[in-house]
Amino acid sequence: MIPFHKMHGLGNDFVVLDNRAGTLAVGAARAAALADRRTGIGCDQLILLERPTEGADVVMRIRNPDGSEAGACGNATRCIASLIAAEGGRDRVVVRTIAGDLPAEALPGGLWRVDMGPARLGWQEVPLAAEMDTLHLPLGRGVLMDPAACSMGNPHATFFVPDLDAVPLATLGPSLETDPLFPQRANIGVVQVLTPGHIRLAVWERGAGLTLACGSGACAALVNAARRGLTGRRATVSLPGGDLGIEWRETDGHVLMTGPVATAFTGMLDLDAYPA
Ligand SMILES: N[C@H](CCC[C@H](N)C(=O)O)C(=O)O
Repeated sequence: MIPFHKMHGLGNDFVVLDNRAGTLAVGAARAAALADRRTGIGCDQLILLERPTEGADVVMRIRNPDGSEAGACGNATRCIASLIAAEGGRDRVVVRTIAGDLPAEALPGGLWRVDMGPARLGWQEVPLAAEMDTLHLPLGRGVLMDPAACSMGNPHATFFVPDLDAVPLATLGPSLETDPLFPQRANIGVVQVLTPGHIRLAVWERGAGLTLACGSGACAALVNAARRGLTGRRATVSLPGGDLGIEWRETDGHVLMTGPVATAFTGMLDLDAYPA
């Protein structure tokens, strides 16, 4: 039996396993089995902690419920930073992902701020299947058209609509996620701009579907909205699960994300009960 943490950021939820001893085998199939909400523990992402080399406090590997690995998970980064900080009584932690090192710091009121790194704006960085302007993609489904795209270490397309509640994202999401324009698929965000400092966002996540919140998606949405001149470089992003504060820093193009963390419960599980 091994311990696990069940955590979430605004309802985007995670099962966290500690593999810093390097003894656990958790690949795509086992991650998918653990993430299953009926036959497993259930989560939006399975998070595996690994021992870092120098320069970071922990390595965070991210698997979606379909087993695919992701390069970024903003909500999980806050949760893991808070977990590691609590182990050592610290308030600053560097979380290493396959897309880069993410410094995180504790703020008053239980909030955490993560430097999610630079927004990647080039077509090959998203990535897209061909050279094109990432500010206006030739893509549309129903009421959704003309998105912008960028990467936060994972691919995001952002659509802009006058009324978010009129968008059937559960219907349109799957075919947009897997459009040939996205060789690594994409997270699909839909934004309704309320004011230049406040947007609503819903996300169909790559490999996960609709979630209550998407941290990297909120970063991508703010960056794409600012690029379009629809917001400033700092805004409140209201997701179904709650609000994140996002800033696209002028000095270095890094995106800062501020939000809450929560542990729902901890438990023990028999990893051998899940297919390797
Ligand atoms: N589904 C995403 C990973 C999780 C991102 C999200 N949960 C976040 O908080 O950023 C992807 O495949 O890129």
